Amino acid sequence: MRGNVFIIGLGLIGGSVALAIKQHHRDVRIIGYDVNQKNVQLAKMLGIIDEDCDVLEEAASKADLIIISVPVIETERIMRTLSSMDLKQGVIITDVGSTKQGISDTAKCLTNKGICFIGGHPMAGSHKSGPGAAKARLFENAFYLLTPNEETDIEKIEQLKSWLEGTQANFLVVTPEEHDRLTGVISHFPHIIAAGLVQQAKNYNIENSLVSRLAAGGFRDITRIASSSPVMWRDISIQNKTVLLDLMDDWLKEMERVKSVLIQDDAESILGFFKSAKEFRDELPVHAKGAIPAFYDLYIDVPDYPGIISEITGYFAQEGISITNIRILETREEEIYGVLVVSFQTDYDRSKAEKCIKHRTNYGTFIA
Ligand SMILES: NC(=O)c1ccc[n+]([C@@H]2O[C@H](COP(=O)([O-])OP(=O)(O)OC[C@H]3O[C@@H](n4cnc5c(N)ncnc54)[C@H](O)[C@@H]3O)[C@@H](O)[C@H]2O)c1
Ligand SMILES: O=C(O)C(=O)C[C@]1(C(=O)O)C=C[C@@H](O)C=C1
Repeated sequence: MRGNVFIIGLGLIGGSVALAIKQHHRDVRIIGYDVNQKNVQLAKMLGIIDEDCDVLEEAASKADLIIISVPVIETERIMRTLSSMDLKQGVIITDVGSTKQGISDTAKCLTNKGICFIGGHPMAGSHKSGPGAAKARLFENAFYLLTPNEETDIEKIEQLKSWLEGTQANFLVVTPEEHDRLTGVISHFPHIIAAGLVQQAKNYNIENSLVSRLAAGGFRDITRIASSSPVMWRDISIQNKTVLLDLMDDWLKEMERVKSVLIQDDAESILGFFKSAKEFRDELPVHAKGAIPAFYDLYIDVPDYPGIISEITGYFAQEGISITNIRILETREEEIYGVLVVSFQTDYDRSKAEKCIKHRTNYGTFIA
């Protein structure tokens, strides 16, 4: 595709979408705007945008696609501002916000004027913020939810998907209401719990500073997301308040039940609580960007000498094979050989890697 893409908000998500579009549509010009000048400079330095702009209207008026990627309350303010501007005929406006009902209601200020707005939400991210954390492949294989309204032209939805093809995400159309309920359950409410657990540890840490020193893998895994942008999560919580309050009531009831079975030493019910959670979690679909990440491991029998890891990663780098993790299993057989376990994001990458090792070395390989 050709034309001008205008990204408003050059953070983690705006930056990642810009990179994905740039990689796929070479003739597109990406113009960026952000209230934080440091993020504008960094986005330029990292090649995320081709040009920046000081005045919103200047870039908005020549854009074929406008992507709003700022915290959700600010998104609505920007939508209202755009609705009073002179925009290009046929422009599509979309957003990447984590909530959809409020944004969809506000979209009427645009659609009433014949301007196409299609809500969007790429369902992948990170606890990191800003353009420095942006990655072209952030959304690869992730779901990308779209919330057009009944009047949205199907052709426009297809056009938006084409613009966003470089994300390599799986598009799924849902209603804004369904969206906010689903994301409330699997993203927004868990975030409140993660932040709550950290607050609790913070309070106990005043009593005994060993708390923060002892916090290990489990605590880290369950609270990673509490390091995300507080502004982003303030806006999400306010926008999805009704769903969150419902979920909070259900949660409190469930905690009351767990409390009562603990008081009664009801071992059977305590076991049942953990068992049913384990069963559901273990059955969640395994995919690279889902709750249960897929790991494609390749075991390589390697001689135990310094530099072996860089030798292997060097071969992969030369053949453009990306790895997601590398670890060494304990050495065995009189410490002559060690086993490197290299993880890949896809089965395809792992097969390529196996062929590469067979072709370049005489080391044994194994797939579990
Ligand atoms: N972080 C995630 O995991 C994730 C995932 C999917 C969707 N989202 C959604 O994407 C949006 C952006 O989140 P992010 O993670 O990229 O945050 P971020 O903090 O990395 O980036 C937000 C950017 O918006 C800029 N900004 C704020 N107000 C602005 C305004 N009025 N005009 C121009 N720029 C403005 C900030 O300076 C910042 O550079 C949010 O709506 C969030 O809900 C986030
Ligand atoms: O992986 C993370 O750090 C995220 O928090 C990503 C996450 C999520 O909850 O899954 C956070 C908010 C977004 O709206 C979408 C994705």
